[in-house]
Order: sequence, then structure tokens, then C-alpha cells
Amino acid sequence: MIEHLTDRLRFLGAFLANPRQVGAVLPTSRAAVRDMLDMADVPAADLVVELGAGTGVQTQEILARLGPTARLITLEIDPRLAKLLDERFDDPRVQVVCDSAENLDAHLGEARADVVVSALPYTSLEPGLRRRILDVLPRSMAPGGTTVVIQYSPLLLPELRKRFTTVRWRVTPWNVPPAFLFACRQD
Ligand SMILES: C[S@@+](CC[C@H](N)C(=O)[O-])C[C@H]1O[C@@H](n2cnc3c(N)ncnc32)[C@H](O)[C@@H]1O
Repeated sequence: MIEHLTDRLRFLGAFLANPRQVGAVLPTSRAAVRDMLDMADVPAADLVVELGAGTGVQTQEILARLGPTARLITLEIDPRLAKLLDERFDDPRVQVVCDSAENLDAHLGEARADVVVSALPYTSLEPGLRRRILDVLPRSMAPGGTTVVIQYSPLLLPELRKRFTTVRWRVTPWNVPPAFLFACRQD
């Protein structure tokens, strides 16, 4: 309970310091995270990539679903949040990287992700940065992989449809505000 409140304050502090980069005043709810991850097969994945981890609400649920020999690479641009994630998730399967999602290629090397989980605030990012990150997503995925995205509006849908052959979407009401969830594939 105390950790939950502290995380909300940390998150709010990060938002106040950099509103367009954080894009939300509260972390995503656990129920919305579960709805989001239900749209991809995390238990079968060898490699999961998480973009924009914040205080780690998705990280925790990904690790709960991830197999014992699988890996999670988590990118978070805010150094204070990245440090918190590194300290919080003492798990050999996870690698926390403090860098921008646009540089994902450099951290993947030859590897490709079976699942990409993105909680980046695309609509408030500078357009060039948004485009560079969206362009990274399809080429980061393994064949048969899925990218899941959470947003507070449907505005990103045309951009996702340009880059993926299939985009399923739904709304989860279990979040403040209710959130749009997208599952994108190259079938
Ligand atoms: C809306 S918050 C989501 C946080 C958390 N995943 C959640 O759902 O509560 C967006 C997060 O993305 C991070 N972020 C923003 N731009 C980024 C970028 N270019 N690369 C990596 N992380 C970024 C922010 O620092 C923030 O932690």
C-alpha cells in the first residue's frame, strides 16, 4: 500500500518534471495491464521488450507471466525511473536499459522480440521522435510476434495500420482514464 502510494507520487513527480515525455499523471492500473498483456502470448515468449516502463507496473506482470529461461529487456528514458526499476526487479531474466526506445535496435543486436509491450505516450511525443519509434517496432519483432500498445485515445490507429498487417483493438474501462489497447502483428 505504501509502495503503491509512493509510486504514484514518484510518477506524478516525473510527469511534472517532463509532462510530454511521461504523458500521464498516474501509472496504468493493474487490471488494464492484465487486459493489455492478455492480447499477446507472454508465457510462450523467449524475448519480451518493454518500452516506457515508468514505475514498473507492466514489468511486474510481464515477469509474473514470463517463462523461467526467457528474457525481458526494459527501456526507460528517465534515469530516476530506470534506477528504481533496476533496484526493484532483482531478477536474472530482466535487463533495465536507460535509453530512448528509438535506439532499441542497438540493444537487440541480432535478437528479435516475440512480444513488444509499449506504454509510450506517442501522441504527446515530438512527431519526428514518434515516427522513429513507430518505425522501430515492426523490425524489432520476431516472425509471429505481437506488439501491444496502450494509449488514451484511438489517434495512433492509422499509424499502426501503416506499419502492421493486422491491428486488433479494444478499450479497457479499468483505468483512469479508460484506455485503448492495440495488438499489432505482421501475419
Ligand atoms: C505513460 S508512462 C507509462 C509508464 C508505465 N509503463 C505505466 O503504464 O504506468 C510513459 C513512460 O515512457 C517513458 N518514455 C517516454 N519517452 C520515452 C522514450 N523515448 N524511450 C523510453 N521511454 C520513454 C516515460 O519516462 C514514462 O515512464
